[in-house]
Amino acid sequence: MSVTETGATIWLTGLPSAGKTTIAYELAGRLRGEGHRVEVLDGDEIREFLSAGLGFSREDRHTNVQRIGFVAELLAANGVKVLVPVIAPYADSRDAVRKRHQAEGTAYLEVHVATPVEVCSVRDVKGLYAKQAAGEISGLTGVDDPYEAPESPDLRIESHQQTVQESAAELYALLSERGAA
Ligand SMILES: Nc1ncnc2c1ncn2[C@@H]1O[C@H](COP(=O)(O)OS(=O)(=O)O)[C@@H](OP(=O)(O)O)[C@H]1O
Ligand SMILES: Nc1ncnc2c1ncn2[C@@H]1O[C@H](COP(=O)(O)OP(=O)(O)O)[C@@H](O)[C@H]1O
Repeated sequence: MSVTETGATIWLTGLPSAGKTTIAYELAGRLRGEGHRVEVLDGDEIREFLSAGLGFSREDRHTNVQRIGFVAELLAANGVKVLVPVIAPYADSRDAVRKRHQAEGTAYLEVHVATPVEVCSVRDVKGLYAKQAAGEISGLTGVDDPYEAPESPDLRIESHQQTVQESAAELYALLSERGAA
């Protein structure tokens, strides 16, 4: 099978504003340009449709992650590179998704976008950190809600120490090393 026909799920986990979405779309553009079939399962879009009605409790986040993992595996098993920029804060939820892929023989890569909360809260792309600080919301991942960082991800990206292009290139190199790019 050629590299463009090899499906894989690439899950980008990390805090809000860590850079998950930006890196996913940067990589998606490069892969599409090279003839890969790519889908980005964007957390916000998924929550509008597939996971409409779910909130941010532990249980709802787990359900959200399992639904996304299910769809990602289906697509990846059919030759699509599936990029998933979704927080997935709980290790057991992520492990269940990995196991599902393993059981089906589908490639799965876990990427930790390891931007520290101090940097994320300054970036604050959606204004959530400011809202939490102002007491307007609670349960924000990494601030007053848990984030269990992966202990041994396939790749850890230090987005606060490099450009978007460098971060995406690191991920591309990993795919290449694993025979998927
Ligand atoms: N309380 C709280 N905690 C974390 N995130 C919050 C919260 N409220 C809203 N948002 C916004 O929703 C996006 C997270 O959704 P996800 O589906 O990626 O999260 S999860 O895996 O189900 O935990 C997340 O998107 P990203 O910023 O792209 O990570 C946030 O913008
Ligand atoms: N190396 C990098 N990788 C990804 N994003 C970066 C990087 N350096 C700076 N940024 C910026 O950080 C922000 C990350 O936002 P976003 O991708 O929406 O985060 P997330 O999806 O994790 O919530 C963007 O404004 C992006 O331009």
